[in-house]
Amino acid sequence: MVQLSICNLCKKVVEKSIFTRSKFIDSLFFHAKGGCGGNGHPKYGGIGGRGGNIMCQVKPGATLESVKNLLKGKKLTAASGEHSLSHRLAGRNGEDKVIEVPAGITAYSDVGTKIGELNAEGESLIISQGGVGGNPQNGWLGKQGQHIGIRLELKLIADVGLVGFPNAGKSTFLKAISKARPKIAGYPFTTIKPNVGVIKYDDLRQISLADLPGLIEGAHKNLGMGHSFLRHVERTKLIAMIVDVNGFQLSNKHDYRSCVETVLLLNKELELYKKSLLDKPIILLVNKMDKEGAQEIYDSMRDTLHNLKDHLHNYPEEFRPEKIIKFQSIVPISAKFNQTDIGEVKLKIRHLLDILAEEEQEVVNAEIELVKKLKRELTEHQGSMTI
Ligand SMILES: Nc1nc2c(ncn2[C@@H]2O[C@H](COP(=O)(O)OP(=O)(O)OP(=O)(O)O)[C@@H](O)[C@H]2O)c(=O)[nH]1
Repeated sequence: MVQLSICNLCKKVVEKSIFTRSKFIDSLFFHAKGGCGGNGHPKYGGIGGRGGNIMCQVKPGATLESVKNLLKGKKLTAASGEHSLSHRLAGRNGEDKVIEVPAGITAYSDVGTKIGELNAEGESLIISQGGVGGNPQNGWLGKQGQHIGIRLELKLIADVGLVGFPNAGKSTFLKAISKARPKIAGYPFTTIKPNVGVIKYDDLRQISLADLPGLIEGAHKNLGMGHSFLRHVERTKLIAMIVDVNGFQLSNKHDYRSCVETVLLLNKELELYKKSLLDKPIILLVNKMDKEGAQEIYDSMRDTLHNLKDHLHNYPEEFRPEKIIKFQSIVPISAKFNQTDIGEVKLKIRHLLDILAEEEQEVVNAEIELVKKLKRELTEHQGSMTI
């Protein structure tokens, strides 16, 4: 009996460690050193070759795990430039070192300066410059390459970001609306890495949706996994917030939060992470509507959810965000049992993203018109100056 319970305990520990150990990496730090420039040849005026640069380039299928495996904790150094030689006065440039990365990477220096972003296939970015070759300006001595600490941060690029407290039904919803097959279980934190699913439409349009896990009340104080996954919301066009109609309780040690309180707390966590996230269109999915009494609960809070601002005074200070979300749409759903609900959300998401695309196009058109107008005015102005 005792042996059995010890076995069970061991199993639980093993299960827990498997479950907490995630291979998914969304940030990576390493040292990079551009190649040294080759020396020049003062006697014949020969110029040394430039040292190789270290670059990142977007490659489909690349991950930060593959970059980590490539580096093996070592400093990355690019090749030196060739010295100028009497039989080859222009020294050859050192070969660039290219690291293949996934789309959605932002590179920062060790002092936190942003070096650049890589968002689409084929884009590349120099993260560490090779040194210039020896020439008359530097006394013919090749310069050292740039030695720099680099932090790569991955922000998933998905159209829709799904946020909610644990157990709200994010994975179930993702599975129902897309072909993604995330882990689903009746306990919090089933999802320990962002899962991305693709919603397919009859006209072949595809919309990607990322399940962003690990958000809990107090994440801004670094509770749970803190805000580590919220950075992925930054690049989504639309946020889908999902809550359990019956509210949320992380464990017996934590306070129970009603559905409206959960919404306010999620609002607050998003705000505390980055206020500008709340400028994005947000839809609210009230899940588990199949449960007994769910409709009554929903009816009793419907007005509050639609007008959160007007009802804020009914809630204690700690629940009140400064900037309150005005949802684009509020949809009661049963992610697990009602495919009709899912169909409705699918159409809503499409509709909202189409409106956004149209608005973006209008802005682009307005910018093009403005540039044309300025060019016209400039030509007219230059014309009047010559007369
Ligand atoms: N009755 C009912 N149960 C649901 C519904 N959606 C999800 N569940 C259940 O709620 C539990 C949690 O669902 P998940 O989809 O794993 O929740 P999650 O938000 O992804 O959880 P984390 O991974 O912890 O973030 C599971 O037992 C699901 O079967 C629903 O619409 N109705």
